Amino acid sequence: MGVQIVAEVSTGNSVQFLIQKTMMQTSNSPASSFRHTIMPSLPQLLSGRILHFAKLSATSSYESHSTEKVKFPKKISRKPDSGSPPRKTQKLNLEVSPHRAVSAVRLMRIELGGAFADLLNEQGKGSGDNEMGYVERTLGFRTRHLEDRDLRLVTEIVGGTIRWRRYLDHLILSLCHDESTFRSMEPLLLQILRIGFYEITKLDMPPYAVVDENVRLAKVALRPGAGNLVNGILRKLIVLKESDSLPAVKVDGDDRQQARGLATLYSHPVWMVRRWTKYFGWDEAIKLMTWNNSSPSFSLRANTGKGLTGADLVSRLKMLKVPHEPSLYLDDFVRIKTGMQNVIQAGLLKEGFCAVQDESAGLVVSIVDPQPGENIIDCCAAPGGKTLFMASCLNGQGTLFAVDINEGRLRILKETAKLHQVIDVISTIHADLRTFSTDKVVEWDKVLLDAPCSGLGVLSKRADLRWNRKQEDMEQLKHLQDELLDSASRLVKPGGVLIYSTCSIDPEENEERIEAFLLSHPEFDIDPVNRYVPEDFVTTRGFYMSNPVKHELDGAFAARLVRSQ
Ligand SMILES: C[S@@+](CC[C@H](N)C(=O)[O-])C[C@H]1O[C@@H](n2cnc3c(N)ncnc32)[C@H](O)[C@@H]1O
Repeated sequence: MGVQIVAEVSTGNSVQFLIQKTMMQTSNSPASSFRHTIMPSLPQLLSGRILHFAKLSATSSYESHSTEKVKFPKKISRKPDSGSPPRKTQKLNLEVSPHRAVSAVRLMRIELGGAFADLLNEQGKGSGDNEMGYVERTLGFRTRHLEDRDLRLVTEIVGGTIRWRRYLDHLILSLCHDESTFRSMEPLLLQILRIGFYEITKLDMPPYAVVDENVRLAKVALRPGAGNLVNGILRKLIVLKESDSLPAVKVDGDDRQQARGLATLYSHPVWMVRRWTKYFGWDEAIKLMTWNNSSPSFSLRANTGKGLTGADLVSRLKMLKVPHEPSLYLDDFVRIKTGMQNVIQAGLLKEGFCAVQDESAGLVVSIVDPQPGENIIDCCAAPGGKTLFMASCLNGQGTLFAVDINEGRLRILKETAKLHQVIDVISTIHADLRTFSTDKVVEWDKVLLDAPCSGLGVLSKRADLRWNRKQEDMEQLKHLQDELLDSASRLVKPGGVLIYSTCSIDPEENEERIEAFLLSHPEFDIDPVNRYVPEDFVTTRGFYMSNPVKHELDGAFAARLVRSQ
């Protein structure tokens, strides 16, 4: 059983690294469900295919391999291994650098398996074992185990390649003979090319070393012809880059065409660009996309529930030689840009010494302002980032109900609460808030609704989210947010407080939801958040808003509403 550090998928700005004792192969683990999703495509991936990479404009030998049939060694397992007899272990392959093989396989898993990137952010030692299993099953060979340096490289390459996917594809497509050549490219080959393009264009890595390594991977994982093809196209890219003539992205024409251009240049979906240029203007939209494309930093919260302080955390980080800065806004929070792996390996999260929590999420708890003795309900609580922080503020006095519709996530909350020694004040309730609130007579002092949202404020941490989120989601989310706000409001006692929060920067999920709510709930008034967070975060309407570009935090929103007597 390996220890995985899981950054929860939809926690948004309270992205938490939760410790889950899980083997990626266990039947109910996210990885396993992923594997079952991906496996039907693996035979397709691994079985013989025709390459339609007919004529790349580069002059190289790969043209002659354009219709080569793919052959795979017979011993590759093509089925999920649940229940199947043990496979023969593959021979160790020392030709291919392990971080590259792992990166390619992870990228395929993310793309074919949906929202899975969080599992793949920063992983502790040991997780590589599972990863190696994937490499072996998918590529048909073993590599040596990942070392710390390899893990860092995987994080960098996978995160960056996902973020820049649209731009990289623009370059790859430009070097293909035609669009159908690009569209029909087999998934693994495409990932290898994306990695190479990312390393050359965005990481400025020594280009010929990049070519060499990616060619080797393509040859070993696919076939010699694929290696030749990668060789040709990457060399063509190098020539273009060195002569400063990379295929340009046009940002002109009508609004839609300009949005398409920006979307390619900054590698985001067109609908997001259109939305942001409409709401924030061009300059801000560009700054936001630039932020989303940068490597994220993380904040750690010292677990005061265990009697620890920010100073304790700082001295542990010093001992570990992890560069850090105290939070500008919150006691007991510390920011780190690098070194998360050291924190994980030293067991700081596993021991409940600290939690990974963005300051933007911590500030939402400041707005709730939990006081010992209060009766608080967290309506969408799992996996518990804010619940745990609130519980530690209660100092063992008061009650905190944690409701969530997702039983698995609620279980994680409970386990983490035990670890953090704040379980005594927490009661978990597995329920749909909409039905839970209809028959409740109990009325709470404070009700937090940290609503399910698009997560558009946390795209720098959630590298894959921009590609998974669809415009249609926004309408559904708005509807759900209205329903949940209505339900949560029923739980507030007269004179009590309702706090609505999201990890989105989208006005339609934030201010607009509150304005709509206030129209149909005249018994609630806005309580401006000035008393709880620095002025810099307060909007003209008295709401809380953290802006990634301005505050260098995740984007988040909160409104504090008081119910009249
Ligand atoms: C943004 S996440 C909450 C994050 C959490 N507050 C934290 O800080 O870790 C939203 C949560 O709402 C839950 N949820 C969605 N619909 C729900 C419903 N109808 N009733 C209760 N919980 C719901 C999801 O399962 C998810 O865990």
